[in-house]
Amino acid sequence: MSLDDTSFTSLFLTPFILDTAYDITLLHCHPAVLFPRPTFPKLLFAEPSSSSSFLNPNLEQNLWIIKMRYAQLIMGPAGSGKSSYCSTIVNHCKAIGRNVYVINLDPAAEYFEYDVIGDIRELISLDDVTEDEDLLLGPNGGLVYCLQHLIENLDWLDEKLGCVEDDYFLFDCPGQIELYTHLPVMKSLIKQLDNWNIRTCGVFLLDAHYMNEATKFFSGALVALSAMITLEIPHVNLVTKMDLLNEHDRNAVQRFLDMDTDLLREEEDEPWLRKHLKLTKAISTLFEDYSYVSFLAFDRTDEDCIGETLMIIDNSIQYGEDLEHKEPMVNIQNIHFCHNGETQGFLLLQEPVEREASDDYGMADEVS
Ligand SMILES: Nc1nc2c(ncn2[C@@H]2O[C@H](COP(=O)(O)OP(=O)(O)OP(=O)(O)O)[C@@H](O)[C@H]2O)c(=O)[nH]1
Repeated sequence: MSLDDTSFTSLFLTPFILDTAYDITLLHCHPAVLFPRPTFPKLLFAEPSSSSSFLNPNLEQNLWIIKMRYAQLIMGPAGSGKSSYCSTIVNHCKAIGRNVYVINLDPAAEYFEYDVIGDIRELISLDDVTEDEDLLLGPNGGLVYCLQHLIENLDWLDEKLGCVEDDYFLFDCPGQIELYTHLPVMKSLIKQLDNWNIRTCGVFLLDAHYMNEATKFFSGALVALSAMITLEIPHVNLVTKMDLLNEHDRNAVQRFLDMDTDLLREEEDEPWLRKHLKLTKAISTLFEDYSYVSFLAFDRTDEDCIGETLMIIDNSIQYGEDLEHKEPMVNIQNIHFCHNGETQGFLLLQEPVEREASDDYGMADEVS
């Protein structure tokens, strides 16, 4: 069935669907949000001709609603401001009457300014590992070991996430960059969050002080790109500590954020850059032409900036959209999908409703 050849086309589909027959990519208009590939929603459409066995006549009795939850995975190099970002978002949300909950996933963390609903150190801490005479691991290997231990004990995380009614989490992650760029451990975590119906946005932080030279900027952008490609989730890159920059430096950083590759020419006198100019230019052209990586400036002292950043991240995971869709729906149908007699998923459908322009949450649809 194609999307435009039956009345299904105009039906509203809830995002609470399992399995994949057709992926619909929702591309957010904001250039800072990047979707490496369609992650959600995955929609299963029943063939009308074969749907009779799927239709469940006892709609009310069997209505099985999966509650979506949302998360930000806060990543970035050591000291880039991950914990401070969590604290800023928690305080901002408190001020606007919204609940967000933090889970610390850094086994080496010593202190954070916010309350957590879960702390990986309850499960395993870096000291447990590095002091273990059988393991003989150093700090880096120990950190990876701790994260792998978490993946083997996800019941712990499930329990922590289940202890609150609200649905928005911040995962404060360790600063070891290999976890996001090539090790499989974070990917496994994301897969499990997906299985728990938690939509996750990767928030990758880079310190503004590393953005003051073209070569540093492109190096940071490549790391961010690597994390984005590895994790395959909506991804927002933030440049932190903007409040520490003076006007001149802010403008300089802004030129990088605008992907102004002419900046390279200004640094051509530098011996290293002169030697590798062709390569660096090729990389910068890749960024410029394909808009693979973009950054938002994050100033924790500016409430408007915090609010706008949060809104962009929320949109990328469609947080809030379900709330809008909770308005009374007419003639809801509930279609169960069965496999070997077991219910695999369901689809809630609503009769066609005229959508207002304001109902468009800035999403452009692309059917792949
Ligand atoms: N002024 C300013 N300071 C910041 C900001 N973000 C972080 N810092 C400071 O930078 C230092 C490191 O910040 P953290 O939040 O601990 O960084 P982190 O990425 O969690 O560090 P690790 O957990 O060690 O990887 C702290 O002294 C923070 O106060 C910011 O936006 N503005």
